[in-house]
Amino acid sequence: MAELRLFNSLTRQLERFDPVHPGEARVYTCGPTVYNYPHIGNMRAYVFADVLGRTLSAHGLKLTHVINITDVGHLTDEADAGEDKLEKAAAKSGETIWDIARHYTEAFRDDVRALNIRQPAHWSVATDYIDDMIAFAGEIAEAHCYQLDSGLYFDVSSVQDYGRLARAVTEEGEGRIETVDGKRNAADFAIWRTTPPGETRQMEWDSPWGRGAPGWHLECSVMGEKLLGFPFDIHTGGIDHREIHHPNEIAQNQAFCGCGGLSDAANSGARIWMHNNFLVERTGKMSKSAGEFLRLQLLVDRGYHPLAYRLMCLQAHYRSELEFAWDGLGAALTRLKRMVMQAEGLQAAGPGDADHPKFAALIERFDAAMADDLNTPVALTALEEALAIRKVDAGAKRAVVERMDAVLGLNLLTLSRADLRVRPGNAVIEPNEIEDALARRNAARAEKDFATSDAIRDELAARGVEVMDGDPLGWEWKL
Ligand SMILES: Nc1ncnc2c1ncn2[C@@H]1O[C@H](COP(=O)(O)OP(=O)(O)OP(=O)(O)O)[C@@H](O)[C@H]1O
Ligand SMILES: [Zn+2]
Repeated sequence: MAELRLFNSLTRQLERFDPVHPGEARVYTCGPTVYNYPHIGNMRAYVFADVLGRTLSAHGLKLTHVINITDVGHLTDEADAGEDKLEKAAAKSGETIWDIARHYTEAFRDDVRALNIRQPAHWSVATDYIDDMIAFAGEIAEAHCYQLDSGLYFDVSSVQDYGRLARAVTEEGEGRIETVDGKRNAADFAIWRTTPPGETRQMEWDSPWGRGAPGWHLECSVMGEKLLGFPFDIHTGGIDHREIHHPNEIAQNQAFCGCGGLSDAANSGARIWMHNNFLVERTGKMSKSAGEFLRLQLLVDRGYHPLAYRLMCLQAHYRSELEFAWDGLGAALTRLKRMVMQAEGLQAAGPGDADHPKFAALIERFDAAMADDLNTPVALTALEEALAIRKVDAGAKRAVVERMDAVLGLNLLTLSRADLRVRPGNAVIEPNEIEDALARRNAARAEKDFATSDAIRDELAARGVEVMDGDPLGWEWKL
């Protein structure tokens, strides 16, 4: 298989993937903050991480993937200011933080399943690692931190080259970063936030620096180290994390690893740092608070199968910005239907061998595209061309589609066209009623009773169902 090359945000270059542990790949993905439903932009980050994981598996590597769940410590302002997002949500709703975290973690995992994102080896929940966080902070506190009333702060000037991932000099962040009296450098950040006197938080723990809660950056450093060991292979997140969250993680990792002497990669905790670009709306970055809240469930309610959204993500390279538009999603759904229709005939095919000469060039193109920093748009065209090849052993074709779909994850060999016909939330008719009416209509047509047949069609139309005679995709009806 082609040599796997990935874009490393640390060096801003494509680099050959050389596993730290031969035959293995260890990947950490920053997970969601479970104070609200994820929007589809958030889910783009996990579709990307999933395709990365599937590609590593396809290269024969034993994958250990960790995705965390942030249930404490993520502040409303990325730059170390504001309130804890979960505390705030709890205060607003009157529910406990634990209930909120449970509810939105479930919602996130529903979306993960719907998008055919594989289960990682570990879903690490931040609050399960508090003791480890206190121990990690304890190791680096003396040489790298100082205490203020509001918590234990990390001194970014105590490590070499702070902010190299963001390509930002230490002072550049000023203005975006909370001014706290006594901070030595503008970019210093709290790794432990002590609860102010007179205030109580739902989530707080005793520590050598007072009762309080861990900083968000500390959480990811600790879970990565604990579950994967430093250095591990790849750390992923959305492009926004390249600016503050990941530089701060790297600074802590450097401190923990002892700084100096080690290579840049080993020092950073992970060798390769990868970032997916944003899904944007015409009006700007997608967010949970502004505009229409684009949840995956909203797409489904409007009649789009979740995997059409997955395909929409794959149609763009993960490092390109992707603009969400409903007609673009519609086009992705049509493309998926076409692929599913071509694959339907293969579901019953017997075993075959993907090493068939008719497919060799396409497989090579597919593998080369994926090995070239996960070029899914090109890989998709190879898959479509494979689906379109005619007069070939069905078993071999099935094996080729299976091999490619193991990487892209569109479920082509299990989906049917009927599965893709999602009933919009506002539909006033059940699918079985439609099927009954169509069966009656077919019977009428067989008896050349066109009056009845037309009447049934009109009745269906009145209830919002369009009958699609002679549809090239074999789509008999749509709502
Ligand atoms: N519009 C987007 N497109 C792609 N990835 C995104 C987008 N917004 C956030 N992400 C990524 O989603 C993942 C989960 O983010 P998290 O749950 O912390 O939400 P968030 O960053 O608080 O989102 P928001 O600011 O929209 O509330 C992170 O990797 C983040 O970088
Ligand atoms: Zn993180």
